[in-house]
Amino acid sequence: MTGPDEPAALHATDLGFRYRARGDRALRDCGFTVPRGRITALVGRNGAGKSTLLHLAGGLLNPTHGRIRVLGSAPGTAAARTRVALLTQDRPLYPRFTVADTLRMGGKLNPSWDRSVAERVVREGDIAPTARVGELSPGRRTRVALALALGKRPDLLLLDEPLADLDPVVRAEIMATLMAEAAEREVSIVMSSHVLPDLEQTCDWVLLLRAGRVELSEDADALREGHTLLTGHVDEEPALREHTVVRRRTHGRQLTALVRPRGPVGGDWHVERPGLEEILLGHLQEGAAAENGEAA
Ligand SMILES: Nc1ncnc2c1ncn2[C@@H]1O[C@H](COP(=O)(O)OP(=O)(O)OP(=O)(O)O)[C@@H](O)[C@H]1O
Repeated sequence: MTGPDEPAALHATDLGFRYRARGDRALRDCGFTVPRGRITALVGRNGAGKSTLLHLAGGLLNPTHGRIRVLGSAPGTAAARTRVALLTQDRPLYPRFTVADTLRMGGKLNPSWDRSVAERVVREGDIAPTARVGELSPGRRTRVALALALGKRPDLLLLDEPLADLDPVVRAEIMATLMAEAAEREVSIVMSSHVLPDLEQTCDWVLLLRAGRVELSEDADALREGHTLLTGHVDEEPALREHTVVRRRTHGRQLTALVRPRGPVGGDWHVERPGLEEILLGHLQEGAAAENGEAA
């Protein structure tokens, strides 16, 4: 069970990273805490810094500023390496190995290896153990990489776009595998993805990056409860001044606004509770507008 005294899955203070000494900062001023036992959606537009953050958490990169901790340990240390698994976007596997060879290698490299878990993940994807990894479809390669990561029995699983390039059926299967694992062992999962509808169903924490900074690190239900979608006549807009308008759109004289109210909202509005997908999209689009110098 997770308790209040247990270290967070991820904890960052003043975290920053530059790929080159004089280059732009891929991450800056990042301070956030992701509690343990959560399934976290790591979202942000292309280039927002998601992969960089996961590489820092996985110990593949070192911060140029500040610090990050995974389950209370510095990434890359022996304590972190045994408890954290990272699935990078390039799914590093040996193409000449068969699936069975790959899992055997996983067993040799990981002291906590659980062969039955790894084999089950492969079997659920109907993948023959004799198949060569280099000849598998991208979806099946992802599944083998996931089998390696889950076979390690991690307490924290970091996944960089595990759903990219997968058809909807395989996406659903892989999500189901992840959810089953999370439920069975209370694994903390941090998963970057652009597939917002899949995140809506599964994630209970949101970490949203915009241009290298953390814009949201919040409980998903709190986000749902904290936002409201208002539709009304544009003349009602002054009533929104004292609230945070995440995104606004007009169609003729009709205004639709995604709002984080700071109290009761005056005016004559049709009020809806937005879904997580709509909230994330609103924040991502608002970011785009702000970066382009437009009014949000
Ligand atoms: N190896 C690298 N060398 C130099 N700059 C890099 C490198 N990798 C990423 N960057 C830059 O760092 C910033 C953050 O990139 P990152 O890949 O972390 O973003 P991302 O949110 O994962 O993007 P995407 O959704 O496109 O995968 C971008 O400006 C990117 O151009």
